[in-house]
Amino acid sequence: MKIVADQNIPFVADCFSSVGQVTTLAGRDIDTEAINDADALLVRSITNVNEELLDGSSVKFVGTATIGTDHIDQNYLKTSGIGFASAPGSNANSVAEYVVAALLAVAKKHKFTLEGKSIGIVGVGNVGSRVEAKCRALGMIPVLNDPPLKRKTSDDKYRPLSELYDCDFITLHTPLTHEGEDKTFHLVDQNILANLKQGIYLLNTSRGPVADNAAVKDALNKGHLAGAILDVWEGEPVVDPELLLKAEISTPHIAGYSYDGKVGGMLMIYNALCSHFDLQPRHTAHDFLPEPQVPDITVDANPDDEQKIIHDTVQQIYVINRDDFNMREILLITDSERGPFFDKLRKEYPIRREFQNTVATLRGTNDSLASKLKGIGFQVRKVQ
Ligand SMILES: NC(=O)C1=CN([C@@H]2O[C@H](COP(=O)(O)OP(=O)(O)OC[C@H]3O[C@@H](n4cnc5c(N)ncnc54)[C@H](O)[C@@H]3O)[C@@H](O)[C@H]2O)C=CC1
Ligand SMILES: O=C(O)C(=O)[C@H](O)COP(=O)(O)O
Repeated sequence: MKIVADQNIPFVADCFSSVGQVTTLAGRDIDTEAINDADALLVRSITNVNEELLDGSSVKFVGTATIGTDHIDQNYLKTSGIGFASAPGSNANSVAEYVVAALLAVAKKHKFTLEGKSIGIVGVGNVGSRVEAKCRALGMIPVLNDPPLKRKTSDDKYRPLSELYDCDFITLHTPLTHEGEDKTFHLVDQNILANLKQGIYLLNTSRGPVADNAAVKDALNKGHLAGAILDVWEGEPVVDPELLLKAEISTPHIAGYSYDGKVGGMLMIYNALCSHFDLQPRHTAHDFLPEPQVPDITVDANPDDEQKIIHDTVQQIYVINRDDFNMREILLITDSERGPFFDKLRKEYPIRREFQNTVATLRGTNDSLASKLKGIGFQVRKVQ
């Protein structure tokens, strides 16, 4: 079997060579010629998979090692009898940890406490529900919006979007869709931004166009938004430098880039491909995930400033400000260098493990701290 794969899918050659002959390419170089005689195509979010790419090829299976599927024409695949798999949930925890790291960093910089602050969560699926749980663990008050889930469950916990306007934070976790009653393209537009409480923070880790970037920039310029934490951008890999300059935290679409999440996504499409071609899978995560770089952290549980301890503990695993710092180099380079630089930051992203791989050993009794650290994902051990 011939397999063409995006070279940024970790271990793709190691894993898939057990079932076929693997050719890896940069996602932006995957074209009709490259896949012409392939049996399977494995992509990430930057390769548009549609009739234009696949017409006339021998591809029988497409896998995307991502949660989002807005780059895939699933109708075309279905009508053409081409098998398809994505990686739902694979890096959802990574995105939720990114949100936690961002909230802690912003709260530290602006010297406020997260406990008691409200956070509107738009889209409460795999990512949003994890964000909800972690924010609740930090003592925040989540307000949930998810019209499709509201219709499906009739659960009153899902509130109209307008009820989120008074929250202290709003965080976006919907897919990017362009049609239907729940379409999310420019869901956060000039109109909604004008109705938000003055001084809130907006987080977007979904897809760039879910928020109208020009309107967000305008709201930041007017001071109506206190800040924007942006991982995704309209027009990626090219980013509006003025918006980048104004953003509180800006990162190059890496919220979901925990190593655990990336390897998990790769394995999900590996298992799906094996199932599609009736092959026996031979690999599991154990074959690829290294030992965590920070298996243990000792935390002095006694001091009063719980939020500082949680911030500092998270920083030992993930320093979001480092990603923000690296991204800002875009402001120092020429227009034509910006897109390739954004791609480079993503291609060379360092190994980042999830909190679940680290045991936080708490010295002293502090049940509240223990429950918060556990709630955001750490393993917690208490010693006197
Ligand atoms: N920045 C990054 O690195 C990453 C970004 N993502 C993005 O996050 C998105 C969400 O991921 P998951 O939570 O795993 O997807 P999911 O499919 O589990 O959940 C999405 C939720 O959004 C809801 N929804 C749809 N339209 C809505 C609307 N108009 N208003 C409010 N809610 C709406 C759905 O009902 C669903 O519950 C992905 O589609 C992807 O685009 C995902 C992973 C990494
Ligand atoms: O899973 C998703 O959806 C994402 O947004 C990915 O984390 C993005 O990664 P790439 O596929 O763009 O490398």
